[in-house]
Amino acid sequence: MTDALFPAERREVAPGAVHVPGWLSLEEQQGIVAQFMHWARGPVPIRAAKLPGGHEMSVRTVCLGWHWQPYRYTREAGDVNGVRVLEFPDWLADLGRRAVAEALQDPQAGAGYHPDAALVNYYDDTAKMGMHQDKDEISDAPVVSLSIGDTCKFRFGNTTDRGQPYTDLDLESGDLFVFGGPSRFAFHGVPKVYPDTGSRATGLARGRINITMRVTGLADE
Ligand SMILES: O=C(O)CCC(=O)C(=O)O
Ligand SMILES: [Fe+2]
Repeated sequence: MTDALFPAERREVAPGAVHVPGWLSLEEQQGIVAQFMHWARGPVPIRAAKLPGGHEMSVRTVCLGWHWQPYRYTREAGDVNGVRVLEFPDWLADLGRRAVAEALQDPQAGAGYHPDAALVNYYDDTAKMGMHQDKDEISDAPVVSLSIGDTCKFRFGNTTDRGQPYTDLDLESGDLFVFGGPSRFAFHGVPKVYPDTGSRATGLARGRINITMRVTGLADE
């Protein structure tokens, strides 16, 4: 990273919420796609989480570090096969630290960032995610979001409700989005994926991968 390239590309969408287009190199995207293929197979296979009302989400999710189901974290995937989820990889935590340091332009915040859970989401052509807050974490540390594959429309809103004011932006393959500070508990969602907009060079033939890293603040089980 050089200073000449990177600050010009940052866009603060709301206080503490920063979009950095094209942050991941193609090689990094390829590496994540290859890992995704392993993660998706298990030991806890990728699945559509069931909402309390019984509906399944259209997005499919596999977790690292802690297993998430609406609306809690456990080490074991009681709603899938009861098996413990994969460890949170060190390389992903390193990437998370770099993401926080660069997006927030705060090396100390980066160094102090220790994500212990990742939700790895896969969107097919019709998948979407309604407006929600990431609030099953006890910690208020930032969320780091990485996108690979098809472009989506991402809606980043306010901390009060699902409505206006919000900002719509496109998240493309390689984009980083970090939200922390006053925006940590802002509502956000993915109203739409644009099919066939991603480059096959990432190794992902279709669809969209999104990884959100979080600090749960939970004690070990
Ligand atoms: O797919 C995205 O860009 C957002 C995902 C998200 O908000 C979540 O997993 O909680
Ligand atoms: Fe979220």
